Amino acid sequence: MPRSSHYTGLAGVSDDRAVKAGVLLVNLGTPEAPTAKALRPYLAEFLGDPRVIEYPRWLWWLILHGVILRIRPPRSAHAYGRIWTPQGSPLRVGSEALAARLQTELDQRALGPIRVALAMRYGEPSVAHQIEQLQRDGVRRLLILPLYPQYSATSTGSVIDAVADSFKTLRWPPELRVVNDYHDDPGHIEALAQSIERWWAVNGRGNKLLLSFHGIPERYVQAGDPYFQQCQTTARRLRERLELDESQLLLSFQSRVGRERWLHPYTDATVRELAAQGVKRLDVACPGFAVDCLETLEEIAMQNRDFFVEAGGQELRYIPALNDSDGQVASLAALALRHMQGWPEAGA
Ligand SMILES: C=CC1=C(C)c2cc3[nH]c(cc4nc(cc5[nH]c(cc1n2)c(C)c5CCC(=O)O)C(CCC(=O)O)=C4C)c(C)c3C=C
Ligand SMILES: [Fe+2]
Ligand SMILES: [Fe+2]
Repeated sequence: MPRSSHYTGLAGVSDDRAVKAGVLLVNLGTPEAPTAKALRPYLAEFLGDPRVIEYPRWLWWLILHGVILRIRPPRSAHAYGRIWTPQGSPLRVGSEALAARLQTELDQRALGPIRVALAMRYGEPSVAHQIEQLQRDGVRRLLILPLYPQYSATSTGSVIDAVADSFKTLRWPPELRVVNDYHDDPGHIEALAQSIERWWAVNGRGNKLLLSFHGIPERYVQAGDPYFQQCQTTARRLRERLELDESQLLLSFQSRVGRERWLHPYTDATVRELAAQGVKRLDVACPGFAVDCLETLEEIAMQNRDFFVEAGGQELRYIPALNDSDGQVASLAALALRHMQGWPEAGA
């Protein structure tokens, strides 16, 4: 009989004192560089995900590889080039900063060791790689926290797929919990409201506040995706908290791709209409994005600003995402600890 000390297990965890909880933040992912060459594999993985594009597989494969991956990479690369920083893609830089600050916050607030890591759904570091790494570090209880406040099958659902796939490869997967969404979490709504109020205290108020969420095809919502309803609830809660009415706080959907009908009203049409109605200063916030990225910094703060001004508006002012602000760090730490309740690291 071999001695029990020979059995250290695949995860390398030989001893209960090493057991830890882990929080895996997951964001969408971003290309490695603002170039067509780097965009191609990123878009191939993203747009090849059946959660994102619900078309017959073979037909979509032909369209994706025959048309889209020839046309889109240079266009997207140009857009990324407008927002790229010396440190890299804003989505990566912002997500890493948030993960680092969340680690510090949980070190202070938790009862036991909690390891925070960041994965990207598309590109690196992958969900599977980070889960393996956390296991090697002794994590036996794992909370997945997708950085999407509203659930959609195309975003959160796809993260859950990646976690499930990675678990299939593990002999002894950790205990698992998943945050499905936090669209109406009071701490999150308060963090959003305070960040908007602080921004107004410095810059003054515009004539209206537009909340622009990433769109998805309408067909997905008709098939049962709760995303539209959750965006509406986030907007309603913010409207109540900021004491605005429906003419002062509006909701729209951005980032449409392809020809099919996506969620309405569209952001680009909305900013043009508002300008045509005589709105001069329009404030736009994007509460569906935890961290600033291409869709906020380029599509809203540049493209839609130009649409608004071309249609007769004076100023479109983008209010930044929560990023690694104190409000976001505190609300996500509280959310994580609540979801880990009953685990020794988090407390009762
Ligand atoms: C074509 C289908 C797409 C669906 C459905 C979709 C849903 C969706 N996306 C996000 C968050 C982000 N999307 C981002 C970029 C982006 N999105 C799509 C397409 C769909 N998204 C594409 C092709 C791209 C890449 C850029 C481009 O070529 O236009 C980003 C930013 C990434 C970055 O690097 O900065 C985010 C974040 C959500 C939350 C969502 C469903 C609710
Ligand atoms: Fe997207
Ligand atoms: Fe976009």
